[in-house]
Amino acid sequence: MKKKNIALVGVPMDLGQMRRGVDMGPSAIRYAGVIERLEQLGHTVEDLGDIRIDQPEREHTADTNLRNLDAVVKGSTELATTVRSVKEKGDFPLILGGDHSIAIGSLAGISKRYENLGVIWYDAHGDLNTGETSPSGNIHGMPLAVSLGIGHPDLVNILDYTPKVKPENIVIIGARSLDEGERELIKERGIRVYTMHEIDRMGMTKVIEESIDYLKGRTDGVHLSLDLDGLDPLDAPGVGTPVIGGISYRESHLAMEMLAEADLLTSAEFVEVNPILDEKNKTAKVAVALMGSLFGEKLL
Ligand SMILES: NC(=[NH2+])NCCC[C@H](N)C(=O)O
Ligand SMILES: [Mn+2]
Ligand SMILES: [Mn+2]
Repeated sequence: MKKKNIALVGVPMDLGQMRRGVDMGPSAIRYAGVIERLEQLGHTVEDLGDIRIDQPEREHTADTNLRNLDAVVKGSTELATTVRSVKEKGDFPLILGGDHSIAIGSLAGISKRYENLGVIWYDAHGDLNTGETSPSGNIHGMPLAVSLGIGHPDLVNILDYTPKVKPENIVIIGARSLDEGERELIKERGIRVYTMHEIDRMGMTKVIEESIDYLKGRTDGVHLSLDLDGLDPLDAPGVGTPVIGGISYRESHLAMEMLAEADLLTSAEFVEVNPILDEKNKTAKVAVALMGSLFGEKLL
């Protein structure tokens, strides 16, 4: 794989959901050795530090059931601005969460430069809720919908353009928990989804081959948004919304290795690592190991 200039951006965001601790994800991932791991592969890594996340003044503003909306908008805007300047330099943004609401800012910062940004959403969930369909009011269940231009205007219009991605440029991998409104949106917009059923049936090899072929033909850049809860909770216990029956550690490495071989990613983020819920930093270590594979690590 081509050597990259990787810009590391931490986002200590925990306002998109209700489990405290996920704001410590970036430190846990750094502690698990991400920088050394990527430098060993011959890449240069510049750590830009953490985005500042405010403590919200109040959880709810008058017109919405979305929790912590204002603080999430503010943090997302700052992240988007930082990521945009990384892209302007031609570097590879590697964003560390934080809960999955940070994808709103990541995609806002990245997508402006692309006509057709592809997105691989590796996740147990669809994260396609809106204020109307959300069972929880938690913004980490909404970022993919927001990026499609569907949702609260303050979120949808970050950096003053919308949509950030087109439905036909998205591939969801690992889904096993979808709310009713999310199912409808997937059907209505024709979003490609490989649920656990397809992964079991076709095998991860075929799933990734098809995903790469599909995105290669239609996109001019691809962002990987990897929610650690896409993996089985046995392999990645340190997440706030675990769902049993997930993608294995091995399948995930295979997926990362195949993406590295194809060398088509232009940015990536790893989210939802919650050290408080973790077992001896296991989930952060898994995240770093997967990043190793994603950036070209091989045994021989
Ligand atoms: N990024 C995540 N872990 N999202 C979980 C979302 C769970 C649920 N669908 C909700 O909207 O509340
Ligand atoms: Mn998830
Ligand atoms: Mn998610």
